Amino acid sequence: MDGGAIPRPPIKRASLAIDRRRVNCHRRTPCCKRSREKKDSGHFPLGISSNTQFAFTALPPPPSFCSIDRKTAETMKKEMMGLMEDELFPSTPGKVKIERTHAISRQLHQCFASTSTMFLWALFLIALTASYLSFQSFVDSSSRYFDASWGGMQWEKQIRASATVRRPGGFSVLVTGAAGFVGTHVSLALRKRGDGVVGLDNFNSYYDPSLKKARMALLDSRGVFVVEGDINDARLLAKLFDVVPFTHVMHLAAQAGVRYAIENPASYVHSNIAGLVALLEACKSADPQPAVVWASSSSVYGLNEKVPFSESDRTDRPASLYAATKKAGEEITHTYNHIYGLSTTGLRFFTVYGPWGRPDMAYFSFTRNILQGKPITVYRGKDRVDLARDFTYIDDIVKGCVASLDTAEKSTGTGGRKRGPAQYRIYNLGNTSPVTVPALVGVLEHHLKMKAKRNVVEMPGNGDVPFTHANISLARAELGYKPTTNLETGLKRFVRWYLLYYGYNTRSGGLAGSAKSL
Ligand SMILES: O=C(O)[C@H]1O[C@H](OP(=O)(O)OP(=O)(O)OC[C@H]2O[C@@H](n3ccc(=O)[nH]c3=O)[C@H](O)[C@@H]2O)[C@H](O)[C@@H](O)[C@H]1O
Repeated sequence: MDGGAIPRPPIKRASLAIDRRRVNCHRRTPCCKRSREKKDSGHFPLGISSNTQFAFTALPPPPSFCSIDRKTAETMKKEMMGLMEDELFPSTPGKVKIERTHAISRQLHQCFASTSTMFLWALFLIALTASYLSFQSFVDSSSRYFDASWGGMQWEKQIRASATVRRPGGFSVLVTGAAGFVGTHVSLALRKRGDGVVGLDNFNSYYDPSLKKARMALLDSRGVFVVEGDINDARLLAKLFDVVPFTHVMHLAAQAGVRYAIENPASYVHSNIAGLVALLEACKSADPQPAVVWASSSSVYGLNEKVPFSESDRTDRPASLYAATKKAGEEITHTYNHIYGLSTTGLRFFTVYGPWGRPDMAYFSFTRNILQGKPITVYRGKDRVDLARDFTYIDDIVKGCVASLDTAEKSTGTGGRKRGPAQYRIYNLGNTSPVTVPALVGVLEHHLKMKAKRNVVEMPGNGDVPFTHANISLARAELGYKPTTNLETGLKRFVRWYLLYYGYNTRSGGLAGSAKSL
């Protein structure tokens, strides 16, 4: 080249096709060779990126890049750099270039294209998430349906069969807490005389659930179906009343135990308050409304010192949360009686004991410990006074429960509306013969033919009361209630059952043996 002015290359959008002439030039000349070596080694001049280098090499080259004079080369370099900067950085005001406009519009187009792609992806992801969630809820509801211990045609068939009445004028009774101690015995008694019975129990683990399952197996063998469910489950309750027009509800499901309330107060609120309300809600909405008989407790007398305890005595000084929830139950049932015309009968049980009993109670745990040679803790009251209870045998309690059902008047409401005043009753169901705790231990020792290792300690301040003693005049007059089993006889039957059930000195043991003992 002569070194004259080189015409400025037309500013146009760089072609993506690499200019072959320039490639050739790079190959031919040393300076270009150096440049190529740098490029090949990944080192680009001016600290620009490989992309920028691509833009640079894509520019239309001068005829011979290596042979131009320094000034021209500088000018060209500036032009190229200007173009590169334009490509790389946002536009500068005043620089109007059609190519740049095209480039921008293309970028915008790409931008919009990518925005709409992103939008489509977002839509796709939303749709995918929604499908996943609805599938998940379908799976949840399906598994709930299939896993649920209640529901379905077969289940309803079992409910109806169990509720079938087999005597003229018989009842169909929903027994809550049917796999519990009192619940099992009452269910069996009702079934035996031809009433229809459907049980409900949540089989909680307050004490060994295997004992509850064994009771359920016993009930099943006598034709009583027990639904596994919680009284707080309003849907289940509504379904039960939908399937069977129960004439009566024997409500025995509860969180029992006086001293356990210190450990787990919420369970008392859950079962004895919330559960009771859920049950009464279902009862008041049912058509026909059933008559409700339910388990209150001698513990409502609390710190009452007037003996024997009468229904008219004050019950506003509970000594435990258990007692407070039972007392609340008496008020709550009164409300449903008053507003909705529900017939309600509350039974104040006095320390019920017997075969198939509760392992948390003293007579039961003492028996276990004595047989295992372990010490028992016997509480003693102030001034070394022995504690005493009006221990009441299960068969007597069952008679009181059945008599309460028999004498219960119908509820007066329909469809949740009261039609007139309804029956509201409270009865003591006790034995009227209190026995001290050391005397109870003596009777057990006699029946077990073993000596207890007694550890006598002062009664802890955890809700216990020093004594209970029932006045049963009202129950006797209105229910014909008359307890006939003393502690000696009752414990003898209990011990016999215990030894059979737990396999002591028996060949059969277990459920079969214990079922025979009933
Ligand atoms: O009538 C009721 O309303 C309640 O009766 C029952 O409560 P309680 O009368 O307290 O029976 P229970 O525990 O057998 O204790 C009996 C005696 O043994 C003493 N006792 C107890 C345990 C122990 O380890 N040592 C001991 O001396 C203890 O101090 C007490 O003096 C039901 O559990 C309860 O659910 C409720 O129904």
